Amino acid sequence: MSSTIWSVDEHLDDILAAVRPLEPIELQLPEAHGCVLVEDVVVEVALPPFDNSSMDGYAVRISDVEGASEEFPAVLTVIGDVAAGDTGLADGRSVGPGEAARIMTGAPLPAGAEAVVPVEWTDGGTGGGPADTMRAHSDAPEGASGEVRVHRPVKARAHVRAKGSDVRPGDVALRAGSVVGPPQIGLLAAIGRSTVKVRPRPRVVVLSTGSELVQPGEELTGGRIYDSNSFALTAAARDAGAIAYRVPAVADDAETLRATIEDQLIRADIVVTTGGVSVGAYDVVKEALSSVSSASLAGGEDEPGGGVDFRKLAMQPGKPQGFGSIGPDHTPLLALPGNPVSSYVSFELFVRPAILTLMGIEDVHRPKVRATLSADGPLTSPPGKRQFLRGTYDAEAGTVTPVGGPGSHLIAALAQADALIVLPEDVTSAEPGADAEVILLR
Ligand SMILES: Nc1nc2c(c(=O)[nH]1)N[C@H]1C(S)=C(S)[C@@H](COP(=O)(O)OP(=O)(O)OC[C@H]3O[C@@H](n4cnc5c(N)ncnc54)[C@H](O)[C@@H]3O)O[C@H]1N2
Ligand code: MOO
Repeated sequence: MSSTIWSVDEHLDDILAAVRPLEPIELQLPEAHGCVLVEDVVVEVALPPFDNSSMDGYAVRISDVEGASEEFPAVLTVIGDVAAGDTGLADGRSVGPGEAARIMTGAPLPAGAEAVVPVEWTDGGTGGGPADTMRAHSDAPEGASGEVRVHRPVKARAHVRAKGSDVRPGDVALRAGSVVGPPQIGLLAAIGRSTVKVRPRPRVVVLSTGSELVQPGEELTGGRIYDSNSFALTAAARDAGAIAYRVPAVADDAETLRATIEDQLIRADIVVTTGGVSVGAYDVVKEALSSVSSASLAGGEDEPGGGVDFRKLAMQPGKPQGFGSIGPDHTPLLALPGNPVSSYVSFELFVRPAILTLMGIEDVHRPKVRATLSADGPLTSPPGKRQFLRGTYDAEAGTVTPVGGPGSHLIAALAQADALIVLPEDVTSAEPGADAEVILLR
């Protein structure tokens, strides 16, 4: 680790400069969920593909129902049914003068008809008062014939959804760069696309290190703690849109760690480790991955970019960090500090933007807002460091309140927080009522 102190922005810039969006692939719609499109999707079929009814009712000619009222209904002869999925009336019949066809929502407007009268504006073919429903065809097939009394006039095209009123052939349904969310998947399916070209979700391998770590659910013996980082960061990677793999904690042994990482490279677009990056005698990640000691993982001597650089950043928490690339494909690796809050804050600041960059997402940053500090007393921050305190943000009041102290072991306070309060490098104290920058975590 060099003696240079790097700023948060320098470290992030270095990471983002080294991470490239993944190569696009053609994916089935369900798999494309959450991914970024790399093609303009052009519509081939009109939506709707044909004029169709927006109501259950009767397809009529407008001159036949002109001036109709409940007192003086227009009496029309019902000549058949048009259901969704039909191409029109049976035998290609048209609706002629004095005639009507029962029509269901989504069914094509039959030839001859100009508008749809909802069933509620008729007697529903019962000869009684206004209907509130149609008789089911299976119960009363005779409803498709006989007479209907129409109680209200309609304008031309009333309750008709025009062919192409949503999109037309040649329209761009979705632009390259759009994120494929649920409504976009719906649109793609509606226009008949079964696959789209997108950047895939990155595969993130999360691996924690430390001989003290015990898997939750197992017995905790003296001096040991449960591994929480690998669970939190795997969840955070998924939350960011990645396919995340959690590797059970690796003991503090450089050879084992190197071998484990080597095994994982096959399924990794990015590797994230926690712990072992500080200055202790058992700081195994640094030992295993520092450029000088990791020839086997460095990706070949002639190729640039191999090896992991360990740095001190001017931030709290999250001072010790490692970043570089490993293996034959120069897979990016971020080595985060082991303290639980440090690893989570580091993930938010560095890994999440890297994942979003791999996905091809333009804006890789969490939203930032300004808020008024609400606290019992002044907050302090070490000089020359950017401090990230955990807080709860109240959008209505425009305030942010710290939870827990600055200690990077305070997991319970982190679990209550929904924001990070940023105290810049030149701030050593912030009074209640002061204006502060806040990073929103949700
Ligand atoms: N003499 C110095 N000591 C330390 C310095 C320093 O500059 N000089 N920096 C401190 C800071 S700041 C941090 S952050 C930590 C970073 O240490 P490591 O990344 O080497 O992490 P470890 O030593 O492995 O663990 C630190 C702490 O976190 C606990 N831990 C680790 N992994 C997990 C996990 N997966 N789940 C839950 N908790 C975990 C671990 O037990 C330790 O308590 O170094 C400081 N020391
Ligand atoms: O900088 Mo360390 O990450 O506080 O605990």
